[in-house]
Amino acid sequence: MEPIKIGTRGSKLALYQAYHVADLLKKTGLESKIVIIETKGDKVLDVSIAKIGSKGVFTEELEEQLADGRIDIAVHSAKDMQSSLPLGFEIIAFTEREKVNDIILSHRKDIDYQNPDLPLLLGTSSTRRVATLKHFYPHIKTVEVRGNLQTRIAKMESGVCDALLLAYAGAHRMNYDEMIRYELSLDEFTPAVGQGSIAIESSTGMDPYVKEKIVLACHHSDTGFRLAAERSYLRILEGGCSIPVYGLAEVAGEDLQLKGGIVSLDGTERIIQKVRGSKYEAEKIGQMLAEKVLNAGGDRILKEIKSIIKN
Ligand SMILES: NCc1[nH]cc(CCC(=O)O)c1CC(=O)O
Repeated sequence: MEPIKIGTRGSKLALYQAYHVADLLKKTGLESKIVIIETKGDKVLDVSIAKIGSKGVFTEELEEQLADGRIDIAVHSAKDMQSSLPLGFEIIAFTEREKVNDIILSHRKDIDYQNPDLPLLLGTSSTRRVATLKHFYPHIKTVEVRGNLQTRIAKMESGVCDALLLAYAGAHRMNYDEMIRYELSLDEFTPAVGQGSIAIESSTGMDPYVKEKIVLACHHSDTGFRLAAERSYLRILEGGCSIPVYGLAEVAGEDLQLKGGIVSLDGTERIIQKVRGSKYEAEKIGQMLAEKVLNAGGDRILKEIKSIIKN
């Protein structure tokens, strides 16, 4: 068999993830080769993702190369994947999920985000994180800090902000554990759908023999059920990364619990609901959660956000 061509973005985090997949393949005796591809999300650094239009900014160019066979699989942070893929593509595997929490990371040791008397300027580029901060910690100010993790840390150290609000997974993979000051609660900072897992995408026309080998080497079953539930929820809420939607599924044995919601951009209204069921009905649980969230006022919040984003 030819080496499997793994397409990835060129950021350090993306490369780490691609090499992780290469390692998983190697463990089952599969050779691979890494192909770096630049995406719109990498090129346009001065505009927020919300403004570029979140649809596929990190995935489009990889899909072009999947389609014409220059790569066999594309490796992405699961969080960056659209909830519905364009026709002709599918996610064939999710790697075992990392800790899902958001964190506060800083070069400084005197950060105390819970004390309203201490001013704090947090760098982030996520509408979910900004709105959640406004809801629970209205004393905290935020500034938009974009770019890859290394760039963001450099900006922080040069004084753009006091600390960064990030995903644990990225900071950990990049070896910044020493700068992690807080691991945030999953009830307050309920993560983005897919946070902490790596998705492997292929063309639907991929050789089924090769596909099965890749799935066996890389797919983590319970992560798959969790992500299926979360992504089914997101599909109905039409999240993208410009809408502050969140969802987190946990699996225990055959049971799956999915909690999730939506928060208004100004943080005044925040909805969180839960649904439980069998992990074998993950998709249905996602749909049930969406219905609950929309009925609990999510519908109105979503409409408001969409009208603001359009303007
Ligand atoms: N939004 C960008 C992005 N996409 C994936 C990760 C981190 C890795 C992960 O969550 O799997 C990050 C950085 C962050 O949110 O701090």
